[in-house]
Amino acid sequence: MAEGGGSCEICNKPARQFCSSCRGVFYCSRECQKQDWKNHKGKCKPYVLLKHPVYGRHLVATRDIRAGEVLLKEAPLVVGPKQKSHPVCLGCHKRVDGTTFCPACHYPLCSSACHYSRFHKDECGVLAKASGKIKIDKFDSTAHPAYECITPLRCLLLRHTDPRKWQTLSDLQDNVENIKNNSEMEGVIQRNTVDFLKNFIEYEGAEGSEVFRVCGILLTNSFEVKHNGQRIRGVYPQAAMCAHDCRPNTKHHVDQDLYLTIRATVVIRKGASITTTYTNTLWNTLQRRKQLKLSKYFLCGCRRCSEPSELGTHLSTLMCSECSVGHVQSTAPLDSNAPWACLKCGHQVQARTVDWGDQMLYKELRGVEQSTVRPLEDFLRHYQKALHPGHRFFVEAKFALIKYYGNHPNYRYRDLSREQLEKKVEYSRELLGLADTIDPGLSLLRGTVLFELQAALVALSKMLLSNDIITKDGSQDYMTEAVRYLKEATEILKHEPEMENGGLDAKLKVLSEELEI
Ligand SMILES: C[S@@+](CC[C@H](N)C(=O)[O-])C[C@H]1O[C@@H](n2cnc3c(N)ncnc32)[C@H](O)[C@@H]1O
Repeated sequence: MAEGGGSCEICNKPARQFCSSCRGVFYCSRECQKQDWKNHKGKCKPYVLLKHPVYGRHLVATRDIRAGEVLLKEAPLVVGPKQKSHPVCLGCHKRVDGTTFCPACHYPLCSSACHYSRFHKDECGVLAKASGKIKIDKFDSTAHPAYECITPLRCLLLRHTDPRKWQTLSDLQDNVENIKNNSEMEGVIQRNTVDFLKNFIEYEGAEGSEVFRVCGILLTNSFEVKHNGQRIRGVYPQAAMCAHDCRPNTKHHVDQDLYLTIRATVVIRKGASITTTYTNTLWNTLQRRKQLKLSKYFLCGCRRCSEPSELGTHLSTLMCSECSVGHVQSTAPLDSNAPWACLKCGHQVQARTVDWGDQMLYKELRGVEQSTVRPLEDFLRHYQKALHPGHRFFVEAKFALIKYYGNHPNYRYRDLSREQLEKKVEYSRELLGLADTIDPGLSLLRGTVLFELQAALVALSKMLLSNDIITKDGSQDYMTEAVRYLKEATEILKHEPEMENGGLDAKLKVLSEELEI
């Protein structure tokens, strides 16, 4: 990022004018700038890659970036099944049912045409040389170990099929040292990828250490990608340079052609790091930090992780079992062993007890979420003395509820009671406040909550008006607020892959039919 002046890109003369978009190059005149545009266009980005003492390489804004601005769009270097994957078609990553198998390598396919797919063709020759026949005969959601080697193999094959891509991939961080210190992950990679490729597939194309490095690169840098309805992983080398923050300033989406787009969700000031989240913004500090340590091998020390109240959201806060009214928070959130204490009566709880409780509630909520409204409401009631109303598990339950109310076939808007509609409005408002703090601006979380909130306001206002509980003027107030939220929600959601190509219009049509407006 040059400042103050430099030399002209075209004629090398001293120059003070600069490209207003990236501010990274100088010109002595407009003519020279015009002349250089063809060359500069592809390189003109509003960020540079810099080295940070904690994050390593990361992207830094070279100018103020507008909310909504596209920062980058890139094709993957490689895509393929996740480390733990149930059987998917190696040609297109769709679910498979065991009716079709590749005639050469015997991995299941969704149809015989996928034998020739660009994703499968190079690996098929290698897999077909396996000493024994690959036997995959269970097609439920259980992960099958025979898929663990696929994406690493796709990477290793790039060495010969596309050396430029291979070089780019090799330049990514691998965290191998950290993986080797985590004996469980080391063992899994050794058994299911290194040994499987060497002993079963009899693949001679790579040393064990190289296979390990590729697995480390995949673990450290992959994005989860949805392709043909399945969650797979993809490596996007530029996007991988975004540092993690638990309150990110960008969002990303992947289209059906597997291009990944990163867009700013808020204004990013010149000099700020361009960040994404490697975890789930709705999780609490305990869980986010645990997952980041396990999957990306670092302990996040961002502002949100450092504050016991998580920026006032209380996603981690418990209610005191001693005095019943005090808030219990970690005494040092960046130290996972630090005790938790009540801010009112000082009662202490050991970190491992909090961790255990977190895991129990996580399991319980996973079970409850599968069912519908009643068990979720019971969950909220049952734990109101133990968890702060803003606690992560309550947030998750409320988020599930606002999606059920009005959208589930058994809870259509016309079937909802006044109490349920008011609840949907109340929870949506709470979640909007939360989103404003932890994932602000044009985030998917805000867009989704705004959409549900406006629909609930319209439905509630119609019900209250038809029962003479409010006047026409009163109803107008609800509608004005709803229209404001709808405008904002559509502005945010229009870029989501499932909302493009008429998806958003269809969603709005369903909603207007539901609400009879
Ligand atoms: C996808 S890579 C990001 C690019 C990487 N910094 C590099 O130099 O290649 C993920 C790795 O970056 C580092 N990293 C990213 N965000 C971080 C953060 N907020 N705090 C500490 N380390 C971070 C961690 O080492 C992590 O494993």
